[in-house]
Amino acid sequence: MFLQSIQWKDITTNRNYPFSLPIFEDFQSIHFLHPITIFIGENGSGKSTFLEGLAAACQLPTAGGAEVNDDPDLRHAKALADSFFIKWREKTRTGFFLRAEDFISFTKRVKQMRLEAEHQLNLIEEEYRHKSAHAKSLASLPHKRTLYELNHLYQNGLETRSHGESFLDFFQARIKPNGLYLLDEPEAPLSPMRQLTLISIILEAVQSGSQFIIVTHSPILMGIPDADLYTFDSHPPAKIDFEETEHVQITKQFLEAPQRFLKYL
Ligand SMILES: Nc1ncnc2c1ncn2[C@@H]1O[C@H](COP(=O)(O)OP(=O)(O)OP(=O)(O)O)[C@@H](O)[C@H]1O
Repeated sequence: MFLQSIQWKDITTNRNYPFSLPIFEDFQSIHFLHPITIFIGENGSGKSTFLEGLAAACQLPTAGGAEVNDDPDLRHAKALADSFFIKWREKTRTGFFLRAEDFISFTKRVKQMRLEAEHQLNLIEEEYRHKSAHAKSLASLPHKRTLYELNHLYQNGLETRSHGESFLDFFQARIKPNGLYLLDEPEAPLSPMRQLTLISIILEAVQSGSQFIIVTHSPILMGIPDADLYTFDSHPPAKIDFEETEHVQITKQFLEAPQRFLKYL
């Protein structure tokens, strides 16, 4: 485990977003006691904003490799990070911060890298037709290496798989031992069965020393054994038991008798 706690420094008089969110009214601290912490709550309660601030405070890269602090869309995260005091058990920059939209741009980037490397190899084939094999091999090397690395990490290419399949491939390839992972709604493209697969990837990584902070609406992910759940419907966010969450209660009641609910919609 890496993160020990996050504390509020109360250094700003700014009352605009993100400081205007009700979760920050009396926020003091969150202590991370288990390797998996899960943030839940109603839409708009501030989970993503909080996670983005935490990613910026931890100086984690996004899944695509860019720095959270360099992303103009995440300027509010930087402001929030300045109000967070992070206490580390052991500092790390292994890991990443992942939002669903980052993943889509990431797969596009991987596809572009592959196409670009193939294009360059074709050009070299033409250009070096009358030159020595050694010169051609030297010119080809960086592009062949790019293709090798992409194939090694993602086999046939994330772009040739379905959204959910490529998302799981990505986790399998990129979640490493001893990393810190901040995941925002990773369930989005995954079927219930694939969410269980994601849980097994997460648990395996935890066994190897990794830590996860996850924002989710999925009752399946909320049920990860020994995870600490915090609800952002309380101000400040407070611990909640799995069985007490609205997500679990509503899902359970709905599945028991869908007609009863639909009558009132
Ligand atoms: N850049 C922004 N500027 C101003 N307000 C914002 C900005 N981003 C989000 N908000 C507002 O802050 C509130 C919290 O948004 P946030 O995305 O953190 O909620 P959330 O709990 O993650 O929601 P969801 O479960 O729907 O993803 C929302 O009311 C949203 O409209």
